Amino acid sequence: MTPFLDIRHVRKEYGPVVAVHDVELTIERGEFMTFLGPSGSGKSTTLYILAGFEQPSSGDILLNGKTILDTPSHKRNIGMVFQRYTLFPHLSVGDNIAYPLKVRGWSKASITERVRQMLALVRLEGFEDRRPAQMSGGQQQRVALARALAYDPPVLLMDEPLSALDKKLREEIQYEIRRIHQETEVTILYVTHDQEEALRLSDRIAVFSRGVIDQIGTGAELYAHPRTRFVAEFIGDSDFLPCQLLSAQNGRADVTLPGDVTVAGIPLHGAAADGKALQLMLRPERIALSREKDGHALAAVVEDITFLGNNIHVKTRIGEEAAVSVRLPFGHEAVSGLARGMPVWLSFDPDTAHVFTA
Ligand SMILES: Nc1ncnc2c1ncn2[C@@H]1O[C@H](COP(=O)(O)OP(=O)(O)OP(=O)(O)O)[C@@H](O)[C@H]1O
Repeated sequence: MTPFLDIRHVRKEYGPVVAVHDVELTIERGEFMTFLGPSGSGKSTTLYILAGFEQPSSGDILLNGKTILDTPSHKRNIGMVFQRYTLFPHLSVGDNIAYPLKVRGWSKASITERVRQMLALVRLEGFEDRRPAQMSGGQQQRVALARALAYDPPVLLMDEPLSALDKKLREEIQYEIRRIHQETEVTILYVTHDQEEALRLSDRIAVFSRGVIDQIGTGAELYAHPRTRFVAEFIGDSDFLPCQLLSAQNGRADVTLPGDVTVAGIPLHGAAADGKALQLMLRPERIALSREKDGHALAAVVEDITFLGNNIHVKTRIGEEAAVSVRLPFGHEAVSGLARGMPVWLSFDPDTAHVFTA
């Protein structure tokens, strides 16, 4: 079947700078896809190429099987919402939303009806005559969203639309965006560097690193099965411990950890040679902490204990260099009486850990 949106080997160079190396991705109709990655990883450039603000140096983009690269930006019928409020300051909210409809030659009556529908969609009924300057940042972004969706574009691009808002407002609007996505079934491509935002909003996430996509998957897939150390660090919390490979088979590794503890059958990523130094990744919420000595567990020393509301964060040290954090639910029995400097034993299910080549 022809994919809805097909980004094929897109590359973008600015003179000697390669902003996007090779981005390859298909998106289904109605999907919420997020580009997640650090600053400079090529997310915005990829989005601008989709929008038609930039031409790729090579590669193609197909919508319903047809290239869009020879269609100018304003004819691509792609909605856009950006970081800074891009409303027309001299127009009322109603006229801002009406603008793309006027450009498309809609009748006055259908524009009036559509503006009413869009204000209801973003829950801003009654704001029609306000100027953007008379509204909060969050309200302005909702107007921008209403304007972008007014002519019912099949695709909506959003580039860090909430980054100028404070945390509470951001979360409120994330919830609104999710609801609007479900109600309109528009296909959304969303750029952010905030993993929590990506996890909250997306059907799938494409993790960008240095101009390529490292991995694409649902938030749960990326968390449980990161294929690279970069993805493991970017989604969820993680700590890394040096380890030595004993043997590897069927994508699993048997390793020796500090204190000569051996653990068998940990998912292995990348090619590894026996005896080579590797990194073991552990998630703080997947580690068991015990005060009783256990020969199969890692010996650690408590460095710090932090109360974080519904859970407790125990920072421990294994040997000289490695710090491993453990997150325990509030009231967990292992925490009572725990203090800095105490010896503890850490253990984990091999399925929840990962071994990466250095
Ligand atoms: N017009 C340009 N000329 C030269 N280099 C550019 C241009 N636009 C982007 N770049 C470079 O391309 C790389 C990717 O930039 P891009 O804006 O796509 O990254 P990003 O992941 O969206 O980051 P951010 O979250 O900071 O916007 C960066 O190194 C950037 O400096």
